[in-house]
Amino acid sequence: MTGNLLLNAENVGIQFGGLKAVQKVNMYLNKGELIGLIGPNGAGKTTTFNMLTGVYEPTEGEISFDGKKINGMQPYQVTKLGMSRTFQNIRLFKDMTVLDNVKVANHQVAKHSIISSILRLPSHFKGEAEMERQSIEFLKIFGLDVYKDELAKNLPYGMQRRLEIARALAGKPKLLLLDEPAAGMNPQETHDLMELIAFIRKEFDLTILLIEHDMHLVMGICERIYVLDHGQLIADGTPEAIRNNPKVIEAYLGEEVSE
Ligand SMILES: Nc1ncnc2c1ncn2[C@@H]1O[C@H](COP(=O)(O)OP(=O)(O)OP(=O)(O)O)[C@@H](O)[C@H]1O
Repeated sequence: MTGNLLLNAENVGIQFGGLKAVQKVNMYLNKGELIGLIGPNGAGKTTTFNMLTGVYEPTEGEISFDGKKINGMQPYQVTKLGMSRTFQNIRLFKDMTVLDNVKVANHQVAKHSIISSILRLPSHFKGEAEMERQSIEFLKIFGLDVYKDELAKNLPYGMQRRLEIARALAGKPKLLLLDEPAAGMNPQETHDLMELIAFIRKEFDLTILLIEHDMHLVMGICERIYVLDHGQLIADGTPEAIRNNPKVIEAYLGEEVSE
């Protein structure tokens, strides 16, 4: 680990009543890395995301992000520090247009002041126009500009997933957490998504942590992979090392890890 460290989780865990959902997780992300988090159903992957993003406060361990301890912070505070996420179950503003979904996120980082907006000063209109321009640029990257005036709920499923990522990115995060971005996508959509994730990582100088069941996607784009099973990390390493790790093969018995 170097001065490049962006996220560090030390011995992190959480207990719900008698259930230790996650225990003693040690995980780090260096700036610019694209890292996978995998594991069988119920292994604790989303719970780990929830702890990293402030949805749950860990009952043990410490998490630091960009040099600051973030345990106990609220999700909006963690977002403000530069962490953004998508959800396993798509959470868009379904009755808003595609463009407005992205503009809302862009507003959170808007430069023009509230005063200028209330008073409708020229800087407000300039700011709004700039925001619209930037939002359309985002939509273009995701191939969503053609849908900009559609209501989010009317988009095809794969496009809704893309919009969720676009919206998360519009907040200009340093770290993007993607919870099963390829869930429900067909192989072609998954392939396109894989290329898109690799592209946005480079284009926006992002660090990405990705939960995914699609092994082809995880093994294809991640530099390192963490494996959770029954709430504990059982392995971490390169895709090659993970693919050949006996503990991982056993945890996934009957499932495909070799792609
Ligand atoms: N709020 C909660 N209260 C009680 N138990 C919880 C809570 N959240 C998660 N759990 C439990 O923690 C464990 C891990 O769940 P989690 O959703 O993190 O798994 P996962 O690896 O993301 O699974 P999947 O791949 O199916 O999404 C499960 O046993 C789950 O029931």
